[in-house]
Amino acid sequence: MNDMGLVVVGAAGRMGQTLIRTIHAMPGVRLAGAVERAGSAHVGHDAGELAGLGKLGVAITDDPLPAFAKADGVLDFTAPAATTEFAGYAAQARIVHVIGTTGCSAGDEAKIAAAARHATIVKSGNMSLGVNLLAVLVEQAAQALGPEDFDIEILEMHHRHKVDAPSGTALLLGEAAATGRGISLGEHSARARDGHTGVREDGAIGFASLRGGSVVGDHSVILAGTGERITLSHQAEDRAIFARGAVKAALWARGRKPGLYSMRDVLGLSRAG
Ligand SMILES: NC(=O)C1=CN([C@@H]2O[C@H](COP(=O)(O)OP(=O)(O)OC[C@H]3O[C@@H](n4cnc5c(N)ncnc54)[C@H](OP(=O)(O)O)[C@@H]3O)[C@@H](O)[C@H]2O)C=CC1
Ligand SMILES: O=C(O)C1=N[C@H](C(=O)O)C[C@H](O)C1
Repeated sequence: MNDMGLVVVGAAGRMGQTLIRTIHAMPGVRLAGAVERAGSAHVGHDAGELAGLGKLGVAITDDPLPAFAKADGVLDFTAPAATTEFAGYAAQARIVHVIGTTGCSAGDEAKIAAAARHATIVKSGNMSLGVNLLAVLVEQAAQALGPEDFDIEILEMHHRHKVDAPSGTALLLGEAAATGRGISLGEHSARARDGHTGVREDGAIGFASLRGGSVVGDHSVILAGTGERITLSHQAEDRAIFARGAVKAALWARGRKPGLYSMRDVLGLSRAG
């Protein structure tokens, strides 16, 4: 089979540049296009030069549709408004859409699910192998250690530029804990505490977010019992772990029937029985 042609949208971003370098380094894929928003100073420049690779002969464009028409897939780590728009275009072009963007609203998720009727979409709040394995462990721990004995709190820290909270990963880990407990995260999460909060609500899954410096992404799931505490954690040291996962997801999705898939589908990580 030919190398899979991938378009990177948000090509000038932190993840966009990492994706361009990762595509260049991985077998089975090639950079087919690079997209930035209209008005970006990067439009017209070579994507390889922007990513520190030297000239690749792929100019950054602000016109996604012609780029998608010549590609097999799109890697999208941008922003919710852009991602919902790209989902429509990817469905139109019938190409794979790998979505790493976080901070999507319920309305955004509905638009993405609608696009997945025509496109093969892989979406995850975290594309790394480590975090997706951690989610399996969290699900198992939450199932084994019930709410009468253990409280679950999720702590995350990210760089000063991050715009959404809790992180997509924290929510993914919260979903895993809720699944393990057989409850709905929406009905059992404590998202912010300030002032006179009263005592902790029984069975709640709590979230706390820290922002600062250049932290790539730290996550801890704390199961706090009386007299003992278990902490399951992951530290991302390099954005390449997310980019490699995204490329792996695109290759996995190629030729697969339309639908909305997760990284756990891609990695074959089973759910707790
Ligand atoms: N799932 C995962 O594994 C991971 C997810 N992420 C998520 O990925 C997203 C991006 O993160 P990061 O790279 O750090 O952010 P950046 O802000 O560095 O990059 C986002 C890029 O997308 C561009 N962009 C925004 N809107 C459009 C548009 N309409 N058309 C084209 N380009 C657009 C931005 O341009 P401009 O600057 O002009 O707005 C920017 O270049 C976040 O939601 C983050 O949480 C990050 C890492 C891993
Ligand atoms: O914005 C980031 O940087 C990251 N975002 C993702 C998230 O919201 O969890 C994944 C990773 O932690 C980095």
